[in-house]
Amino acid sequence: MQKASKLPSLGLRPISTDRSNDAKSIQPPRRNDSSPGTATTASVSSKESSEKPQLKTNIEVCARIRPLEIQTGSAGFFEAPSQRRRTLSKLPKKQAPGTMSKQGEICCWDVSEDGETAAQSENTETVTGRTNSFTLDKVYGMQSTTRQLYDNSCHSLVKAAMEGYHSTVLAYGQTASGKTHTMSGTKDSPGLIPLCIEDCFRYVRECQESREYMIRVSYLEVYKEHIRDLLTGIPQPIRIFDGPKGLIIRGLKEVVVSSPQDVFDALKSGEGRRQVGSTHMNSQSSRSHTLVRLWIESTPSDGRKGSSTRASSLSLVDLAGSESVKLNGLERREEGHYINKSLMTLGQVVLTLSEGNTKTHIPFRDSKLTRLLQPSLSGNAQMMLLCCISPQVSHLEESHNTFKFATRAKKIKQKAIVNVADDENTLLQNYRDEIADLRKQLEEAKQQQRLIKEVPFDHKEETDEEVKELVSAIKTMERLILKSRPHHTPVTPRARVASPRASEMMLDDTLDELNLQDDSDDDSQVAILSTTPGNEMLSTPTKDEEALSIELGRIRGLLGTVLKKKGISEDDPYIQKSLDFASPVRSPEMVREVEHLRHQLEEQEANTNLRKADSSFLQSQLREKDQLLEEVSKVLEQVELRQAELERENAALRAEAFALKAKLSRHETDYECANV
Ligand SMILES: Nc1ncnc2c1ncn2[C@@H]1O[C@H](COP(=O)(O)OP(=O)(O)OP(=O)(O)O)[C@@H](O)[C@H]1O
Repeated sequence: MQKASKLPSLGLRPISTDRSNDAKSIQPPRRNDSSPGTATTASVSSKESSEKPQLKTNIEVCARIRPLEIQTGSAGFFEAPSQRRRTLSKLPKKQAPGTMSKQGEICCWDVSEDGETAAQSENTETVTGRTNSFTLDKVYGMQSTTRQLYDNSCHSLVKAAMEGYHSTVLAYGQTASGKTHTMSGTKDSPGLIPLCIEDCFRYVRECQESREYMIRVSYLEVYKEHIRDLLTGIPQPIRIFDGPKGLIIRGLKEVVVSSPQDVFDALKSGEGRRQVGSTHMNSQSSRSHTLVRLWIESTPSDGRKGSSTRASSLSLVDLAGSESVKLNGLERREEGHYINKSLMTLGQVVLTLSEGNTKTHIPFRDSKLTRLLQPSLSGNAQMMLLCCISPQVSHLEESHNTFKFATRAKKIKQKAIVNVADDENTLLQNYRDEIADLRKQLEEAKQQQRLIKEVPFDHKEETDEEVKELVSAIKTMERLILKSRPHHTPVTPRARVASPRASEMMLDDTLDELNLQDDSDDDSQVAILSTTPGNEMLSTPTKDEEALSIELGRIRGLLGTVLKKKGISEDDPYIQKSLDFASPVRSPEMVREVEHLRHQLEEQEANTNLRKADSSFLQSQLREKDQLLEEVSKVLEQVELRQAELERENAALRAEAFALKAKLSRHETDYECANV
């Protein structure tokens, strides 16, 4: 994705809005004691931010019963218009949710008044000896909204993730039970994923501590036991393996994001690549398990090294639903086998964990899904399991199975801990170092600018350009580091997330000096801060990611020129070291990307050379033309002189002819007179 000219010759590590994560390790968090908190259930408020997140000692397990009759055909939250469902006319029309469908079908689950128990309705057939009532942390009935679910059961997880705890939301349930509807939602009713994302950025704005945040997003799916990167769409499966510090996911793309809209844009691009197909139960059935993961790093704003840099993740998982494979076509049947098998492994893992015997083997390695979920299920993270239930009698058996799974999962213990990372391993620290490097170079460039005030105009312009590019590189990178503001600073609706620090003001001054356009108030900032209720997710789109990469590429090219001018070779061990540091392990994608960038640089250089050649050729042509013109005008002058001369001669001749004629006529008259 990153477009740039030859890799920076300034000893810079590549700056990118996306990070291809060549060897990402998810470290299983250590066990530790944690104190329960007192967070409320509304969205993050400034008061609440100062309190400890509400940590659960067991997996929080909720169920949501979807309405009997459902609205189909509305565009999903991350769906592009072109992805709209085409089977609209074949599906039932929207009807108000109720306890009985138009066809006289009834909901077979009653929810207790305290909202914690789902019991099989008396009007439905019961099986002797089977449990018919299930008590969970919360059961959301048919009338519930995703917003209520988010506020009551999900919001505290987001808070925990922002404060350094690995957190996971997992949607489980049979096919067509409403998992995707609850996780992604629609434009009118956003799901848990967009609500979580909004809340993460709101948290940054309103956090009581003065912290800097860096957030990245990745998006993958597990399809037929292959992991696929939905952000790149590269068909080759992503490989995972166990490293010394935990699970390693090789080559997964991560995009650095600075606003909810950035994340939505990234997910929208991945949405079209998700495996979705029509089954006998669901016209838009997810044929894969999907995992949206936000990587959150934060440090105190004063930039103290070795202080508490937190690195956590918020994983949002939409599982494919269990289904009866018999009723589907061949392709769907094969997919269904994979789906059911991996869900069975998940069931086994949950069963083993719920028994609490630490000596029993836990079959995490038996499926890609459970391997990916291992860090979330290992006990040191926070997790909310959402079991989606179809209310129909025909789905009663499956619903019982889902409730059984939920009851088992509820027994799994967890003791979440804050994850502290080595500064050196965090992207946030890398960016900070990068910015410090750029600032140093900016100082040098400005110094140089001062020294060459007397030199010819051309050279000065070049230095101005360098300074301009350095300033804009710093600003671009700084925009990706999100800064919280202490609670006594009022937050105005369209204020910046990042408080303008002295250094930023200096950059602005530099831009003013150079009479440049400051693009720091671009749409991405507005998107972060737009607080109009309801409009937040539809706020102004951010600057196009690709354009940003191209711009960064340009900057790097220019920085390369600066290095060249300073006489520093690319083979310089320092430069090599920096470049190596930037990419400790070079994946095929990175090598390809570097090749691509190199190719672009060569093209740019060739174009520049061509332009130069063109320009000097034109100049020589112009000079020749000037000379020619001069000569022509000289000739013209002579011609004019000659013409004037000739005209004069002509006039004289005409006068002479006239005189001769007169003389002749006189002679003729005299002659006639004489003859007479
Ligand atoms: N709470 C709800 N309110 C309105 N419509 C809903 C609700 N839950 C689900 N639906 C609708 O039911 C249909 C099936 O839901 P959805 O696709 O979310 O199921 P799923 O569990 O993700 O299925 P699968 O596992 O096959 O992907 C969709 O048309 C969806 O819009």
